[in-house]
Amino acid sequence: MTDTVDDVDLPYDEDTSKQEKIESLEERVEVLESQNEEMRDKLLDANAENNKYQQKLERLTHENKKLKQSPLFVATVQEITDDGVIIKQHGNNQEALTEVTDEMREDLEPDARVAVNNSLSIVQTLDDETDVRARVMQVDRSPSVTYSDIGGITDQIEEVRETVEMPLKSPEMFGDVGIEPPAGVLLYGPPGTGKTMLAKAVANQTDATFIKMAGSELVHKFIGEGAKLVRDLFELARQHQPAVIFIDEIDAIAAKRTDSKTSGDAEVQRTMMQLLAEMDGFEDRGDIRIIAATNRFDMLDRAILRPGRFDRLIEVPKPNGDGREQIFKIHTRSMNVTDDVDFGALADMVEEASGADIKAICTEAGMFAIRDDRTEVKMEDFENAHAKIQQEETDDEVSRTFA
Ligand SMILES: Nc1ncnc2c1ncn2[C@@H]1O[C@H](COP(=O)(O)OP(=O)(O)OP(=O)(O)O)[C@@H](O)[C@H]1O
Repeated sequence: MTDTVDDVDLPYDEDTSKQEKIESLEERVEVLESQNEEMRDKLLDANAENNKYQQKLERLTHENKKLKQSPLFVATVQEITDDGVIIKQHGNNQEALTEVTDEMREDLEPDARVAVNNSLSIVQTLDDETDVRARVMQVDRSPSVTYSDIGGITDQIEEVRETVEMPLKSPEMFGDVGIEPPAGVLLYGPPGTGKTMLAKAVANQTDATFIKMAGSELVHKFIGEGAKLVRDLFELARQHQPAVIFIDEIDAIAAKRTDSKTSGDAEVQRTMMQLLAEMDGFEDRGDIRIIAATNRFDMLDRAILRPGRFDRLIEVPKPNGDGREQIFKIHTRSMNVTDDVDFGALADMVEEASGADIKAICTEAGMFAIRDDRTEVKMEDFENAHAKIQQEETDDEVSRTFA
């Protein structure tokens, strides 16, 4: 393209005669005029098109606003047919056939929840209820933890096997003897001692689905939904039986009643009552066992410990020396450790450590080796890892004190 008149590429040579110059310039002007005409037509067409879209946009914006203003009703998609979508309204259970746009049709599937307006047109699709569930409930169809991965709590493993695994594997034995297996087992003890692992190992051993619910998430994140989520939890377990329900931090739902009458307390109470109701009606619940865990046994409302509820209490303490040694061996199984690593000495070195602390030390020791460009992990790496973790804990405490 040329920027100024002086840059124009002329359609003749300098030595052409005047007459020829005029003729070729006239020719050029003609071509340019016709091109200009063509461009003007295209511009007019584009403007007309633009106007059409503007009008359409205004109409849709207006329609959209109108749809959003009137209250919407909730319905469930029953079927997607060539003639439209069949929906069933919640509340009156009336079915209706409604038309949808092609884009909306792509988003829909049977059982989807949708919002419909007065004329039963689908205005939007709603989040699936199970999305909310998925955030508080973790479902693991086949957990990989086995009893041999858990160190230092042999008696507790034995007790859990008797009370949870046996009723799932051989329920007839309890019937023959004429006793009821415990409905729920409560594991209590400090954090990181293997309570979750125990529940997962039972599920693994019995080919049961492991369903975990965190008590604190339930009451803090889903205010007003606690009782319903507990109902959903048991429903989910029924759908996936055999199942092991693991309720972590049960103290968040089942804390002793306080005198304060805040709405938060009432909500927690409702959640706990629902849990008790589910457990009390447990005989017909099929192949479902419940394990709960807490670090705050002292906080628990005694109502949950009554017979037929969490009537088996199993303390899961921090490991002793032998236990710590065993846990070091478990967590170094797949590590390449040198011969100088003395697990007994390591167990003595970390006197107050929980299983989770030992796991952290092993991982950190591996990191020391990697930083040093080695694949073998030495005794010194474990010592350094322990010192580092201890230092981090001290720093943490200091920063908490001065926070
Ligand atoms: N007894 C143990 N043997 C082997 N590893 C353990 C043991 N206890 C804890 N661990 C390690 O620590 C991690 C955390 O343990 P787990 O979640 O079972 O603890 P928890 O008792 O449920 O803790 P919390 O009360 O904090 O939920 C495990 O994944 C495992 O790596």
